[in-house]
Amino acid sequence: IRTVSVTGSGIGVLGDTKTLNLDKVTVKIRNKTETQYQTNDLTRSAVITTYTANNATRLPGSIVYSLSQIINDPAAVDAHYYAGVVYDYYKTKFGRNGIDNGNMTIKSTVHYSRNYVNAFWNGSQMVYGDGDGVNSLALSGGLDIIAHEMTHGVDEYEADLIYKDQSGALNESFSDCFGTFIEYFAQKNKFDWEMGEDVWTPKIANDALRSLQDPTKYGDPAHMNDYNYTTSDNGGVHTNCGIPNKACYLIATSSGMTIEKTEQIYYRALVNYLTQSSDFKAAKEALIQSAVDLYGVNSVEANAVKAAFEAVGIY
Ligand SMILES: Cc1cc(C(=O)NCC(F)(F)F)no1
Ligand SMILES: [Ca+2]
Ligand SMILES: [Ca+2]
Ligand SMILES: [Zn+2]
Repeated sequence: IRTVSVTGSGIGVLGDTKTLNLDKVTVKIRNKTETQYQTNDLTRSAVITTYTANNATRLPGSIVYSLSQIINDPAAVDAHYYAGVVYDYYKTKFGRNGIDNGNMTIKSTVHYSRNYVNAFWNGSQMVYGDGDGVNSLALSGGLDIIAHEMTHGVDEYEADLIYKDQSGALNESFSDCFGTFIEYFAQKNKFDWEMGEDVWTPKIANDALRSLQDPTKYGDPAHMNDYNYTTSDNGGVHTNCGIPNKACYLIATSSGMTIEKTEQIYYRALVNYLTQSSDFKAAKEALIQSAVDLYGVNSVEANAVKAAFEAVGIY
């Protein structure tokens, strides 16, 4: 078997053409050879490999390949391309070597199950459903969603926030915040403070799965007074994230603040201060301390963090 890195391309979920890093592999099948162009990106310090579950649920499934340099699988095209974008973001902004900071292989599986309107990090890899064509398109078509899932991986090697109640809502919020920061980094013209908008309800315009700017737009709380005490969804982690999400939006849009300063504060808190059991108040303190470390005591940045969390009812 001989492998060499080559450039290919494919059409993504939204019909756009993307250039892809592929691995040209000559395989022997009985007494004949076949050249496969596999979705295996060897151009970065971390290998990025994209698989298909072929609408079953066994993971990771099989590596997506083509007999030409054209990958004819939109969900795989976007999963493969956007994983590289997220790797580049963490490397460029923070010098981080991928998910574990040790350049572990970045694995994504597309076509998970049938009519599956969701995506998840399973503790080892990213997994994407195809959607059902009504509630969503294939979920890997959203850069903010891929960034959300890969950030779950980063969290696992850093704070490793317990996926329940307030620490779980923080886990979700950090994934939504970095999903938004990465969208700004890579697609400034398509930047917004919503999650999943590119693939959400293809028949309905201007909607999304969640909003950081106004969580109540989709029924999520934006203040502690409206915290949702529930046992479902691990204590409402996908709804109560609205409260820290709103704080993130307020920080980034405060006078004297930028997204670039906000993402540095968030990354430092995730790596240096947050722990498994951190709750919303601990996150406020971790983010204030990170802002103090980076910009000084009583700085505009540290005060913006303090004011934002108080505005959502966290004192
Ligand atoms: C309710 C609920 C929301 C989510 C969610 O956020 N999934 C990740 C995403 F990337 F698909 F958005 N899961 O259950
Ligand atoms: Ca978005
Ligand atoms: Ca829509
Ligand atoms: Zn999540």
